[in-house]
Amino acid sequence: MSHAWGYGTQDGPETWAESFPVANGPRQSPIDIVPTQAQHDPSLKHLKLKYDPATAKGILNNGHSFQVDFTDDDNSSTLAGGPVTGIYRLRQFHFHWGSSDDKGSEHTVAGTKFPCELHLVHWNTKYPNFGEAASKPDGLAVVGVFLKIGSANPRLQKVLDALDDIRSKGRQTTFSNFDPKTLLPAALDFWTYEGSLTTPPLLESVTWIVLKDQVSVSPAQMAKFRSLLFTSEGEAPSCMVDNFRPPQPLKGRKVRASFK
Ligand SMILES: OSc1ccc(O)cc1O
Ligand SMILES: [Zn+2]
Repeated sequence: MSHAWGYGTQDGPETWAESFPVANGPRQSPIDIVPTQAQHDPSLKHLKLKYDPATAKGILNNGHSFQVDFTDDDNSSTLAGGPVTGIYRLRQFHFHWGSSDDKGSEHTVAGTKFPCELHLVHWNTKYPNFGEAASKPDGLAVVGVFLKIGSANPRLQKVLDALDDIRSKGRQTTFSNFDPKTLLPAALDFWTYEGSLTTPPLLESVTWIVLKDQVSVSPAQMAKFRSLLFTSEGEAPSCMVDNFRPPQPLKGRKVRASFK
């Protein structure tokens, strides 16, 4: 049975509950993060990220975003510490962005939207693989990074230069020798809460780790994101923009801060 979903008026976030009833569940993402309501938790450990550039494998337009995939058959690229117990392996990273600079992020901060948000997806190695982990309440850990308009970010350029080869849905190409740590801000202060995938199947298996500090992206670089298509070759082209889910109800969840 096809569960075709997207970000348009006929198949967008307001329709997802029809095929994915968990869309109305108790721990959905994203959320609006209200810093004054987040509690500093001194027991939170520092985030430990170890990424081997050699694990970068390919870059794919999946029709909803683009993702850079990593080989995850050993512990070469991992996340540990922070709010999680154990070791989580890097699987992929992807982005969400807007049609204009006033929107695009999924998480918001006291109502503020950013033009783009990066998600680095990791799975808990207590489970045998990503698919198994994605169905468990402690299965995934996703690091979220906000991008704000400013000077051109040279660290983004290798990723953006690859987009010319994956303009349409289903296009993929090799993408090697890349360290995603170069996409992160210097400080790894974070907010954390228990949530979900922000795309169908919206599984409630994500420990979210949203960094407080942003990284820059220029207007010209944002235009590169917006040059992608939701559609396959041969279909009427539809620009890949506004591929973000809006904030969801907190439903009593606490957001913790790693910083004062
Ligand atoms: O957007 S959050 C997210 C997290 C994990 C994943 O496999 C897919 C996702 O879209
Ligand atoms: Zn995402």
